[in-house]
Amino acid sequence: MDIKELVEIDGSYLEGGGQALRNALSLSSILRRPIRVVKIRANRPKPGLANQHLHAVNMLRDITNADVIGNALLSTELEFRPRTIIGDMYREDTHTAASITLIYQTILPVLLFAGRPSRVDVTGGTNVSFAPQVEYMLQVLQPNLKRFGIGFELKVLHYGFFPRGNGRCQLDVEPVRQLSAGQFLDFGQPQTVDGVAFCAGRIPMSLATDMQETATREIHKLWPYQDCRIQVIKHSPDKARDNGAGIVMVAHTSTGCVLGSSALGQKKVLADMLGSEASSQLAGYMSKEICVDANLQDQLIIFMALASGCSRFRTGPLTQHTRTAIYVAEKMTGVKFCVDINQSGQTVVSCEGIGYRNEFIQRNE
Ligand SMILES: Nc1ncnc2c1ncn2[C@@H]1O[C@H](COP(=O)(O)OP(=O)(O)OP(=O)(O)O)[C@@H](O)[C@H]1O
Repeated sequence: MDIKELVEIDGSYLEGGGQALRNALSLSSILRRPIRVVKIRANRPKPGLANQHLHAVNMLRDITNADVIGNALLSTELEFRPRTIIGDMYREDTHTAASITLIYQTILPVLLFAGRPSRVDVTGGTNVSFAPQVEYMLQVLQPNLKRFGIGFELKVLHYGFFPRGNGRCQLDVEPVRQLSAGQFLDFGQPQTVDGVAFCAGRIPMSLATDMQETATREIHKLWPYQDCRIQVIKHSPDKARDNGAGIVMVAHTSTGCVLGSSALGQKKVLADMLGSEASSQLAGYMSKEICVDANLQDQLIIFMALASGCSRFRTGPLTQHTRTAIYVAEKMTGVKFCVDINQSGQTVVSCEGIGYRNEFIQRNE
């Protein structure tokens, strides 16, 4: 594969959302391969770059000293030619409720391959729809990425919700020499369920309590002796200015699997519906004994493609997001993903990664 050749990514393929763009940008930056992404977010009601994507593009432009064409709101085509990776302190204010965790999803893989540690401070939304809630990133993504040898610290300085945003987080990234292959095959036995049911602003504490009680009751219906400790939190005004509510649940197993589920408060949606939505997702994962939840699937693909050795995970049905992430990873790196579905409906995804080495760390030695 000619590493300097421009790769064209079709943003309308499969999921047709921001996932293809984010993964293409991250891999382009890491491998220093120029890309052109066309038909960006073609399957979304408002196609093209939204705020979240534009901020991620511009942050990566600065991190990689890239030449960029098409970095404007609603742009449906983008050309990105990165030059390097600069580990440093970065600060971005989206002035909206753009998902902070999705901006991190684009930037974290890149800064792992910088020559020194970085801090990325972003203002936007911490708990918004169609994106990982910040608690999911902390309690589910972080422990799972440890299996690839990835270390990051995430601090929530302020929580922020749709429509105003005003959330603020700090991500500290430690570079790696090379990623290890991650194994997520052995479910073991369910051990504990924990998590958080929160509310903020004018939303009463009783809503968080109701979410927690419903979620706990439903887990206990299926596993009466299951240790289930969901914290109920009302964020203080110095931690969250606006109204917001949600629940994130996390299951831990005896073999170290960490699976998450969540629901976000919305107008006219009752607390027990939110508690029930999160607990039924989690109960589904636990009863099928899978190791990777439906949302984590697509978030692991990029690391599997870059790691040294064969990574494998056991999950439920593959999501369109995951298929999209596989399409991008295969096109950008040349790896091949294998997808096997067994009789009980579990899917095993495996991939021999390219064993990408951090050239900045090797060079400094
Ligand atoms: N509840 C959730 N918990 C954890 N991760 C989530 C959750 N909902 C979505 N995600 C993750 O967020 C990402 C969303 O990708 P998607 O392509 O849909 O985003 P987007 O393009 O930025 O938004 P849009 O849907 O507006 O195009 C995926 O990685 C998905 O797994």
